[in-house]
Amino acid sequence: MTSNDALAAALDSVADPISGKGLVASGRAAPPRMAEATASVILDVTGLSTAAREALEGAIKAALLTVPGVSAVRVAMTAEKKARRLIAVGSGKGGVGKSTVSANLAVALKRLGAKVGLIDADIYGPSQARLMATEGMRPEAEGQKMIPVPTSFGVPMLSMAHLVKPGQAIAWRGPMAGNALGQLVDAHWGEVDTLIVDLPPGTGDIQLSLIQKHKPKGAIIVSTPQDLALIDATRAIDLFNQSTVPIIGLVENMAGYECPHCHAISDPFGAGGGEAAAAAMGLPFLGRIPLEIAIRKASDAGTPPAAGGEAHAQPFLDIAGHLLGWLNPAPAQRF
Ligand SMILES: Nc1ncnc2c1ncn2[C@@H]1O[C@H](COP(=O)(O)OP(=O)(O)OP(=O)(O)O)[C@@H](O)[C@H]1O
Repeated sequence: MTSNDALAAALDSVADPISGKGLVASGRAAPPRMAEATASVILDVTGLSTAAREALEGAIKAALLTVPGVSAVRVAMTAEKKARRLIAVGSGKGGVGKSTVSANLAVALKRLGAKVGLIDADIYGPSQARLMATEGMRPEAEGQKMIPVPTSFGVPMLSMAHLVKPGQAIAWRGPMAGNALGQLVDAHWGEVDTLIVDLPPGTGDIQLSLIQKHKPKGAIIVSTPQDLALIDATRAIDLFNQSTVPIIGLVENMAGYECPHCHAISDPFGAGGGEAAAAAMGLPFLGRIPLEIAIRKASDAGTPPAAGGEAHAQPFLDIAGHLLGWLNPAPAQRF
């Protein structure tokens, strides 16, 4: 008979590389279990490098094999899953600038110090590879998982466009689309803790799959002034309202036209509509982005305006600031 105390003591004689305490005392491992002559250990390897994990596994085996009655040792490693929050960016219809806002929001968040990645879940018309200048790049794989493609803006990204040839039509059916989304989300995102997810327009399979399987932390709705007037945006809002995903707020894009010559702003669809519509729907208003030729040109050239000079970056930095405030609310003041 092997005594449980002897097993626990042998395991505790191995030091946790981080705290220096014994493995049981530090909470790294529960006391081993014996079945026949095999001792099994469940080891929490959170925060340990591959080399440290291997060294620890070797030390555990050596220590437990000294206990009389133990002829084999099994070490099962578990790691705390990194809590990665997904922020969905949706719109009621196509062409309102959802991809432009997603890419620039990700870049702006990075500039504000966030560990952010970008997923192009618009698998029917992926455009992020062009916006972030990663066209033609292919993600590598490690095991069954993809490694996101690096960008010049410090925002790693994954898009279905990286998996198909440029211009190739993508005809995903519902379940395939859901699986494709899963591969993009469950990739090797490393340090990234916030993922901006550019959704396809409308309320289809991808949106449902994202809400049900990946439970985004919140959603941002993008619309144009005329889209708001036609209440197209409300369909996207309804979808999130029917789920448990909170809507972080509304971004009004192409709000007011800036003349490239005199820089005067005109509002062909009326000013302040986005803010009023958000208020009417009880949603926070995150900001407005003017309709500017420079934004389209920079986007087409793969240089997101949020990465550039202040004038064009500012609206995106402001929205990113709002998002960070929502994600990390200041602690409530005590009186
Ligand atoms: N504020 C803006 N000023 C000027 N052009 C813009 C602005 N926002 C977006 N655009 C341009 O409008 C076009 C559509 O934008 P985008 O692809 O971001 O829309 P989308 O809603 O993601 O469309 P889709 O639903 O087709 O994916 C692009 O050519 C983009 O460069």
